[in-house]
Amino acid sequence: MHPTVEQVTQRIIDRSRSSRGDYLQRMKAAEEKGVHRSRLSCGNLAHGFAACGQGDKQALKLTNAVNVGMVTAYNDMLSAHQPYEHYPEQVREAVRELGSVAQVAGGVPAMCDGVTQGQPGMELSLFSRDVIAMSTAVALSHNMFDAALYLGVCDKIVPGLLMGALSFGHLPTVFVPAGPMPSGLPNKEKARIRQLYAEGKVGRDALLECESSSYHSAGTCTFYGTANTNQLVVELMGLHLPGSSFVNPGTPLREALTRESAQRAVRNTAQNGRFTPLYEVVDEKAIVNGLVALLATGGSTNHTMHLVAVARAAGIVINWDDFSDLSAVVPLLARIYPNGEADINHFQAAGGTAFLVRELLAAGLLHEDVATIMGRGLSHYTREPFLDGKQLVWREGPETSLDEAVLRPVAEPFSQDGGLKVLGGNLGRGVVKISAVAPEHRLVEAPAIVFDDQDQLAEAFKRGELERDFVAVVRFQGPGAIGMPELHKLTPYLGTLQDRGFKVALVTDGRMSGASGKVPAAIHVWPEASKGGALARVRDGDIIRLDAGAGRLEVLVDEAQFAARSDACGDEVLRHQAGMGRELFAPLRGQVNCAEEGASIFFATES
Ligand SMILES: O=C(O)C(=O)C[C@H](O)[C@H](O)COP(=O)(O)O
Ligand code: SF4
Repeated sequence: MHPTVEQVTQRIIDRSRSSRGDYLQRMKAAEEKGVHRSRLSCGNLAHGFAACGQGDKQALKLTNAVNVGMVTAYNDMLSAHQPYEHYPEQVREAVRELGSVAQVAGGVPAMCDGVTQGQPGMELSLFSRDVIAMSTAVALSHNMFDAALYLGVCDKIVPGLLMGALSFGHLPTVFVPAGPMPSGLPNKEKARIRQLYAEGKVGRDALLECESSSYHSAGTCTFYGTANTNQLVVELMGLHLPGSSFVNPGTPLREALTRESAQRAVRNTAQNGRFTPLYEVVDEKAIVNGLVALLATGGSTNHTMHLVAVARAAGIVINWDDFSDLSAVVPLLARIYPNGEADINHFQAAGGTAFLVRELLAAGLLHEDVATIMGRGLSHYTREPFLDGKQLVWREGPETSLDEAVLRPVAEPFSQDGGLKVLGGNLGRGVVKISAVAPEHRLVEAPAIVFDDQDQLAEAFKRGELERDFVAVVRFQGPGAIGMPELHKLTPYLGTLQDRGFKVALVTDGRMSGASGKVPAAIHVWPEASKGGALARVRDGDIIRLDAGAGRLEVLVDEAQFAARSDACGDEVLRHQAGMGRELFAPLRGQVNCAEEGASIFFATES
């Protein structure tokens, strides 16, 4: 094993010893030697299977039949989740072949960040993750189940499902992907048309034509944003079938993988002699494997919060120093938009997760000795699935990349480090993803222009006031202020200015999308402005220095002068706290912890 990976893993184990011990004690107490539904009364049970067909009802009366609870995030809003509409029927049919039953335990809400990007709904997005975790608990609290299947792909949904699932970590668990849509208009061309629209050089009709040529059918969007990062991270944590994340929906292989996922959940139960509870799969080594997967592929910055929150749900405490230390030794092996021109289908064709796992295992950057849904050993994941006639089989993945413009071996990486930097300095702590930022843009020192709302920046751009070097400080965007929205709508404006030769950067206590890229952005800055963070004391004209390479974020103002300043009042936030349901989330804004602790409502802040 690489010494840094070993050291980071050991310090996480040491840091988590007490909380992990409490979690495991809770999980073992929840384990039932027999089927869980045997603890229910006759009345409970009768309600639980009243709507089942006779065959299923009979099976559920017996104690040897496995009942699989499905938690589904199906809806028609997310192109990535639309394929889940008919998964329950496929799952039920597959488990009946093994004499078992499957029921939809419950549904969870799912927000499409693409639909809400730049809209009021985006201010509910991050909180929807924790709402999904609670909704997962509502579903599984029927306690009719011996195993669980989770149907979710996108941004906050997989982290939320996994956080909820970990409260039921005593259950054998399989996550079921649905796959990416086929490639459409290249993401880089989409971004170019967006910048032309931002400059007023093309109209809405051209923009809509471009967008709908990029997002054109069922399946996950093909950029490497949070959704596809989720898929890759969860697969390398051993919770998907090997090589199943990026198989396109509506294909025979996809359907075969869905059926096998369902049967795998049945086989991994106590009744079938291979009891593999979720709490055994998600341990410190699996979390580190998830971090390495994120870093080796330039994955979404949202995981600097999601993986923290998921780990906490398993009793494991990680922080941004773990990300930073691993990033320093994990090479960047994939260039998928926004980190390159390729999309996720090209990644899959180049060798996909099988090649990535092979390379990272060989370099000692992944823990092999882990539990997975396939049994012990991450080396199960150097294989890729295919159909031999109608038979689903696995074969070793390619030993060399089939497209080195997309996927590289450890010996010749795109970059020696994972491209995620933690920032420190007198403005607070934040993160910056440099894998998508050209080297010449990784150090920006320029006067601040301060915005208390992202629309103010867009309006200033349209008035022609931003044609210069500057650092946009967009503050009062934090989780406690307005729910920490993604500010991805600013990308075309800032990208246009960068292309015009200006040195621009963004500093915010908000987020960016995993699909954001080329503009240097110091994000997730905490303490947030609305909680006394230094961003509240920055003024127009202050010189800000963002040095991504050195991991520094500073305002170059005399320390005593800066400390003597009063905080900006941030009244703008008031109009973001009601309307479109935002008034319902006031308790969550009041309870949420800081970005480095996962921006979650569940875990008491330690900062
Ligand atoms: O990856 C993430 O974290 C995202 O939130 C991606 C969002 O779905 C984008 O908003 C969709 O990309 P655009 O079409 O460029 O807006
Ligand atoms: S990847 Fe993002 S934009 Fe695409 S369906 Fe999922 S949430 Fe929506």
